[in-house]
Amino acid sequence: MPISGPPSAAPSSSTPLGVAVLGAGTMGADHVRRVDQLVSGARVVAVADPDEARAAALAAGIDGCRAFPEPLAALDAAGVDAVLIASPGPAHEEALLAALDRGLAVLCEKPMVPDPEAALRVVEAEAKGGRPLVSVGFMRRFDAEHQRLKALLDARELGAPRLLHCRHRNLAVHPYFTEEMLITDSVAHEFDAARWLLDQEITAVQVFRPTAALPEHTGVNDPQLVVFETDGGVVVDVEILANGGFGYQVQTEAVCERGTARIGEAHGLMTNTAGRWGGEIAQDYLTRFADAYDREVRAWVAAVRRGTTVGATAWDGYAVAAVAAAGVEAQRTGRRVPVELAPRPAPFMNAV
Ligand SMILES: NC(=O)C1=CN([C@@H]2O[C@H](COP(=O)(O)OP(=O)(O)OC[C@H]3O[C@@H](n4cnc5c(N)ncnc54)[C@H](O)[C@@H]3O)[C@@H](O)[C@H]2O)C=CC1
Ligand SMILES: O=C1[C@@H](O)[C@H](O)[C@@H](O)[C@H](O)[C@H]1O
Repeated sequence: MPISGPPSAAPSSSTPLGVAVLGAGTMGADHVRRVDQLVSGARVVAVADPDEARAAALAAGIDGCRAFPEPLAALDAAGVDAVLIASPGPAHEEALLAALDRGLAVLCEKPMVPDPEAALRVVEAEAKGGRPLVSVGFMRRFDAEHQRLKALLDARELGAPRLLHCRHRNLAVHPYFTEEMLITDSVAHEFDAARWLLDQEITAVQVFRPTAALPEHTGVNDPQLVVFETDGGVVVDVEILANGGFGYQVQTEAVCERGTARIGEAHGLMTNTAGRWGGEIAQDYLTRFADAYDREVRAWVAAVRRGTTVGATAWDGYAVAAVAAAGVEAQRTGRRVPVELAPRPAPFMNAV
């Protein structure tokens, strides 16, 4: 799709950034609340969802915010300077291309676009516009523990990383969740986090599935072990559990030349009583990563005002989609599948 729209100008420092939120489900509602109540310098001016009642319910609580049943119509609403996409992954390409066509900055929830060919179209559309507009919502990059681990690895304080052991356990997932989405929706986070933490590309993926019968209540063969290799020789294993039923846990342990480092052990409130000790496990990502989402959206608003992007780029979104495609094939065939990456375009000069 050609870039035909005029480039959007960020509003002056005294005018809040007008944000259109596409998708009024779990994440859309959380981001609307965040922009409305926690982030200064931005306001929600439009909410779109084919489920009209959802969009209307969210917009009703915000002065000057309009609800749209047609997602793309929201992009043309008065006062829209930027777009936050929180619809399901398969709807992202259309929304991203429409936003880029209008020169609007976008924060797109992960996965940027689930399939790599479509993701590459987004990379190309942004490149044609000549400036960075796409930020992808891989919020672990804004999580304090992940940032500390990255700083440690970057400084080589423990020597070079050799292995990452990751656990990604969900209480439950949406009823529409499929086996493939274990890879494209959930392990997508580890694909992005590993690339970012290690500053390396992922070269091959394998998936191991227990042979036990499919649990009737979920439709997903749980758990699975996803193992991938990087071009720096690091091996990463990820236990992915979609319907664990006890809480939400995201843990990463880096095994390096001279030691190990682990994040994700926090248990919130710890109690000691009657001869026992105990802690709490967060029940969902909205709780576990609340601070990360807040920091992400604040950083995004500030970046849009400066005319740039923040966090994962469209290229990162594409790279994760390419790795996920290999992962889905590995899951289907039981084979080790190499990752095919397109040549990387030159980065924008002012990207952060
Ligand atoms: N960063 C993170 O930790 C998380 C990210 N996500 C991502 O956020 C996105 C949304 O996920 P959820 O909120 O959990 O889904 P959800 O199913 O709760 O909500 C999705 C909403 O989008 C609406 N919708 C469907 N097609 C649409 C379209 N073309 N345009 C606008 N709205 C449309 C649906 O009617 C629904 O209200 C997904 O990309 C998902 O992967 C989800 C959970 C956590
Ligand atoms: O992005 C997310 C969900 O879409 C996904 O379904 C979960 O597995 C992840 O933990 C969560 O962060």
